[in-house]
Amino acid sequence: ERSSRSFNFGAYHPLETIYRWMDTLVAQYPNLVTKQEIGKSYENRPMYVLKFSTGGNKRPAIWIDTGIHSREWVSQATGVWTANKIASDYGKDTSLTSLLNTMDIYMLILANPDGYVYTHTNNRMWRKTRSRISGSSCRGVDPNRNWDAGFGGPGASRNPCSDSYHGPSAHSEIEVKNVVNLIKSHGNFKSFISVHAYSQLLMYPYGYSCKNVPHQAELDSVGRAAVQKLTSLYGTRYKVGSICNIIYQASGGSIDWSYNLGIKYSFAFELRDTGRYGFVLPANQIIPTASETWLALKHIMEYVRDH
Ligand SMILES: O=C(CO)C[C@@H](Cc1ccccc1)C(=O)O
Ligand SMILES: [Zn+2]
Repeated sequence: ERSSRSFNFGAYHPLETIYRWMDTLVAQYPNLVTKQEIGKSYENRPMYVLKFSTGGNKRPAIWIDTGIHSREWVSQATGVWTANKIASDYGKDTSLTSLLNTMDIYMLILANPDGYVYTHTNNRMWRKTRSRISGSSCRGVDPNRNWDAGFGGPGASRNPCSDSYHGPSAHSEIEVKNVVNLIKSHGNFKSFISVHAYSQLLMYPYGYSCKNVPHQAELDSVGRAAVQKLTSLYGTRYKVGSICNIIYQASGGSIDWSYNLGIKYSFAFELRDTGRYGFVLPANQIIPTASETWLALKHIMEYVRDH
């Protein structure tokens, strides 16, 4: 079968192609990568998590999701590149190898599969899930306003037609519920990283309030050091801060929920660019974006490993 060596990481791919590629990655690295279905989406598509593990049982783990907002295509593409990087660098990169000898990494590359398909077939700018909402002709809930963290507060809309509609209740979206269930049943996640695009930001909680989290100083210094590594590759400039302070108040966000659950090292990335192309980033920027982001991701994971 086509190995991941011939896969074009510098292109945007439809859902079926990414899912097929996942199977080739598992086949190529059977002692490191497994694919787990954590549940179905609203339109009954499987949601697959790639687990990177060298053994043990419920080792301390790191969570990375990409594509929760379907139109942010460089996020899913970065997820694909990063999954391949982790698998191919294990045993070669001493720091990553030591990390994977003691911790597990879980990656959900298509966190919003229905929305992703919809951006390919109907509306490139679709952001939300594709759930039907009783009493409205509008579709979809913002999956990054649906988490049980300041749910329904300022920084989310109660209008089903809004792109930041929080949904009828916290965790109403099956795509969110599936992740909540996995994280809670596992119980040993040390880091929760959600990848968005665009604006070139590395953010930590809270979004639902502009008050500092207890670990604000530590998260800020880890974030700044991570961004320094990112910038060292191509000079790409990022800002660091809490969601509320650096962009806007946003309630019901995933990393606010993970932080309040006790997962201290909760971060959200906003990848390239700063608005020239926005959500429609040219494919020739996928590999440079993923490569620089990897340096920041690796820094965060090494810090988590050592603390
Ligand atoms: O999608 C965005 C564009 O990527 C910005 C993100 C900012 C954000 C990220 C994490 C948690 C809360 C908000 C959003 O509004 O949900
Ligand atoms: Zn987003």
